[in-house]
Amino acid sequence: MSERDACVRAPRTLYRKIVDAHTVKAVDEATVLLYCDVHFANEYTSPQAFAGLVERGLPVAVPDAHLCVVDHIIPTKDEMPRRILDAASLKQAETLEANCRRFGIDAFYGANDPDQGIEHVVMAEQGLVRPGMVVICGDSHTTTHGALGALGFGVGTSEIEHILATQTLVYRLAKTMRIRIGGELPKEATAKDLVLSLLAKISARGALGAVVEYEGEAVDALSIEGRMTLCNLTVEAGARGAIIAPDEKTIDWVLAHAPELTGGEREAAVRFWRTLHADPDAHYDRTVDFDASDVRPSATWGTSPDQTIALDEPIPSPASFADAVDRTAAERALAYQGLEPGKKLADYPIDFVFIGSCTNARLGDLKNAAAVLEGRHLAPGVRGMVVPGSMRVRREAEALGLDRIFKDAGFEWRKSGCSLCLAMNDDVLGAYERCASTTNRNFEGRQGRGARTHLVSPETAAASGVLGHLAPVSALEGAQQ
Ligand SMILES: CC(C)[C@H](C(=O)O)[C@@H](O)C(=O)O
Ligand code: SF4
Repeated sequence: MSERDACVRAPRTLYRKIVDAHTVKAVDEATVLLYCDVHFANEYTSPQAFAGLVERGLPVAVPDAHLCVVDHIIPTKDEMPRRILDAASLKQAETLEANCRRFGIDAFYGANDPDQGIEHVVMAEQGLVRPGMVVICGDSHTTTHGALGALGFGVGTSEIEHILATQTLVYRLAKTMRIRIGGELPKEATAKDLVLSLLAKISARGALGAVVEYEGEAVDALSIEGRMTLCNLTVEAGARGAIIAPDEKTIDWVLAHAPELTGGEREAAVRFWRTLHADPDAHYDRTVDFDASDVRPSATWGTSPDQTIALDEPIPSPASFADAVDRTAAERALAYQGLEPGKKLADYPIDFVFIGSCTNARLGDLKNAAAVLEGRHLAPGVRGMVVPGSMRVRREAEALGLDRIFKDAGFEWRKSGCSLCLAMNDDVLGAYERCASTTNRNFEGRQGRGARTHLVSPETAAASGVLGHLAPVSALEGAQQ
């Protein structure tokens, strides 16, 4: 058997199959020239890449393979038309639009486009992400698209330039990691609780440099939106990708979002998608087993997404961390967050509830939060904001009357964008303000200088808003309204 045959027959991970199918040319043992099916860009990380093309006098190789959307800096105020008042932000939005025009990219969604939204939400809802694809964006949360069986990952500006010019990327192969999530997620726990608990177990470096393949009955049981939450947050463990092999749920979801796929093309696509799984004996550099049946409603206490506890646990003491680096990080995080070890997170009043971001602002997330809030109101002194993941999500939510529920509960109902997920627009929290947030990063200053973020599920965010402190939905039972 030739070396090549041996190679072809060796069992492969799903990651490797996707990479092999997109390899234009091997550069060396660990590097390939990778074909990228779709690339999408935001106003924040793309300008220099386009400027590079201008400087070299190069065109965009495949203009139809790109989608550009203004999301990071866009104001979310519920007004028509939406105006970007900040001069620097306006320039970023205008530059993206001008670049699209100049390079023949038709798919541009600006401030008042009905299809505007957070890039990751927009890409998936338009049916542009399909199983087995390589999906690229200058944004770390591109791992989200692994939920649809695609290899998605974030790249830097010079790589964006390379993709624009050639539709390929010089790609260093990642390590492989399998995370098997067995058991059944308890009814009161969500995909967000699952991934936060997983991060607590494996740490913010737990998947460093690896593409994670998720499998197991608890993953199978998740909705597609839940899988997106899982893959979205996997990057917070340092992963270079997170893939879930497509099943019938995935196929149904993709087909429902890609009505233009019909006839023979549709049949061939589905046939191909069904082949997308790892071979039984595929080798992974690392395998981790995690039991979903232990997961409880959780929240982060610190300033890294892995600094998570279940809401019924006490805030940990730095001394409880064996590792010196973890200990120091815990001390600093507790000081920043204004928390005392041994107390409960529920002992601290919250000031704000943010329901939004590419982690948890899809229709299902908004439905789940609204179900908790129906007939209830934010506690006195607590402010809240709902920023749908896209304008399409916003319209769908309105058609279901969710906007009414949120407004009746005292929330502001906003237009879509990244908003308080990273506070690059005018949605910013003040110092020491404590926020229950459905986002994915709780770094110091992420929601405003000195602001304190607790990452939670949409359900917990809603319940916490009603009670005025971090609490699971179960705490609402019997609580005074
Ligand atoms: C602005 C962008 C580079 C960044 C990312 O890559 O993720 C942002 O979206 C974030 O969530 O921090
Ligand atoms: S919503 Fe947050 S995490 Fe997602 S792309 Fe925007 S800033 Fe990044």
